[in-house]
Amino acid sequence: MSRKPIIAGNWKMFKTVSEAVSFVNEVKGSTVEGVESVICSPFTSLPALVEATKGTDVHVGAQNLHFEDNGAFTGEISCAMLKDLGVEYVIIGHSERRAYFAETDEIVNKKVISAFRHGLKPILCVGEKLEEREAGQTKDVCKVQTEAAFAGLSAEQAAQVVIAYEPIWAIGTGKSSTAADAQDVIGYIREVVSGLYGASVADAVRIQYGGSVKPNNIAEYMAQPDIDGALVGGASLESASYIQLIQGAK
Ligand SMILES: O=C(CO)COP(=O)(O)O
Repeated sequence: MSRKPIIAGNWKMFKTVSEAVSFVNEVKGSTVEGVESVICSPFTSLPALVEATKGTDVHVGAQNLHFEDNGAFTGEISCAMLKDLGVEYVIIGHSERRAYFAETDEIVNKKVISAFRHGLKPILCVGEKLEEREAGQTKDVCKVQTEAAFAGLSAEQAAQVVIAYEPIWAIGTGKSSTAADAQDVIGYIREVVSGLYGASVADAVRIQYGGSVKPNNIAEYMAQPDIDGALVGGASLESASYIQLIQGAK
């Protein structure tokens, strides 16, 4: 089975609405056929991005959601609201949300289920801390996080999840995982999915690497058999660099 490569920019808490729209206007003519391109912006820019990307090959994602459809949750945004805007993807369980906003595996699972209930496609983040890597626990951590996040999903839903393996020590540090090491862990995550749903679902699931991905190292990751793309923070913020990432993913 051939999986379509997917490059997603996670803008984190960067860019005003006008900066977001300028970015899309700069990249929209440079998408690459056969490579899916997703921009995950702050909530505030989503309506303008949905509008600005109409008729282009750029897809739009959010960076978080609340798993309830509505209710007394001050400051939160539900899947129904994102879907209503025309958003297609949503990042779930990013390590920054797990670390700074107390997201547990159980909450991540509720968010994944809620995303599917509303027809949003999850980009599920998993990955180990530096201490866990040093203690030889990388694969165990990824297994626990993956199995917890997929709990209750049908095989059809599971096949549509995009997993992003992001070792926490590699995020924003310039210390990227080697391509061989990322392949080793991502190949293992695919085995975990196979253990849950069988080989054909595992073969369909797209798995990205994330953590200090740059235009000069994207090709090494993409050359690995199990790596289907990248979730990119810093290098997704400049249009020229983002275009190089998309081109490097081919
Ligand atoms: O957290 C990340 C993407 O979600 C990775 O960020 P950097 O690409 O800046 O290391």
